[in-house]
Amino acid sequence: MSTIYRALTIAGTDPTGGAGIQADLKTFQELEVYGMSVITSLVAQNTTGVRAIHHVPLEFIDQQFQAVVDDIYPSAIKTGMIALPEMMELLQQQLNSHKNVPYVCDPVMMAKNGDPLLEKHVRAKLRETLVPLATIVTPNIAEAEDLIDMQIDDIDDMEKAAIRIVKELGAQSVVVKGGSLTGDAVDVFYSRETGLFKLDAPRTDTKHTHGTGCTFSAAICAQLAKGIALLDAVQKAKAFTADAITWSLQIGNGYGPTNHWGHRLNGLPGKNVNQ
Ligand SMILES: Nc1ncnc2c1ncn2[C@@H]1O[C@H](COP(=O)(O)OP(=O)(O)OP(=O)(O)O)[C@@H](O)[C@H]1O
Ligand SMILES: Cc1ncc(CO)c(N)n1
Repeated sequence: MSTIYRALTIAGTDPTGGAGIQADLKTFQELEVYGMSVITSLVAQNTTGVRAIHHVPLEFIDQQFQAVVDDIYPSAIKTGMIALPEMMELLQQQLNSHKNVPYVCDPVMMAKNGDPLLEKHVRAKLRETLVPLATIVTPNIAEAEDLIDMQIDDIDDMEKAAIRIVKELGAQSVVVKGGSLTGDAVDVFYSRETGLFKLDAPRTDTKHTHGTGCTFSAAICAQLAKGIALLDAVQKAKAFTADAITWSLQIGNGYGPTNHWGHRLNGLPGKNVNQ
């Protein structure tokens, strides 16, 4: 039998299915990687915003993680919304014990409409605990600004931020996502081995971008689970995410979700299938 690649996401939930754990699992599935999940926080949210958050007790997060790794060992791990400092410390310990597994750290701080998923005072802890362990960290502009405390206005700033995140915070590599800037959707990748790389995709004129970041980091995780080299993994994930945004879904009353099966629709006429 061929190898079964296994990816584990450790994150919060989105009951409308567009972001968080649900987006990660859909992405893993589309990329033919067996998906597993450890839930850190239950989030009552939809495409318009976050209504309430219920954190899973620390001990139970630990039990979920142990249950997974004792049985189906992941080929790559991703973290998304990790809201409390004690959760970060627990995961720091766990990830330190599994350093051989590629680790994608998506430093989730807020939902698309700006609602916070991580309190401001906890952000320094994320910088100290999880970011240094990352094979790759995937901040958007606001998250990168927070991580290294600098303002980012353009691609030059993104490049400076990317280099600083690796050199000052200790992550192995970074991709700073330019989704919130204008013009083409340019992201900046940096690792000490490869130097700076720009990832470019045409910007899709849509507001339906709920969960783009989760989808992108989950796609990187899935590619790493398959043993694909880092820069190649990021480039493949960028193409997958661009397709998911090209074919994003006009559902819900706010920022609609990306379309995880978008990569299967290339070459077909029309966009925004559904309603
Ligand atoms: N309108 C768009 N057209 C094409 N690509 C986009 C668009 N918006 C975002 N992207 C791409 O999607 C990926 C995710 O970036 P983004 O900055 O949206 O992440 P994010 O803010 O963390 O998302 P979220 O918080 O909703 O999960 C990046 O590769 C970015 O360039
Ligand atoms: C649980 C969760 N993680 C991440 C995001 C960011 O898209 C979100 N909205 N919800």
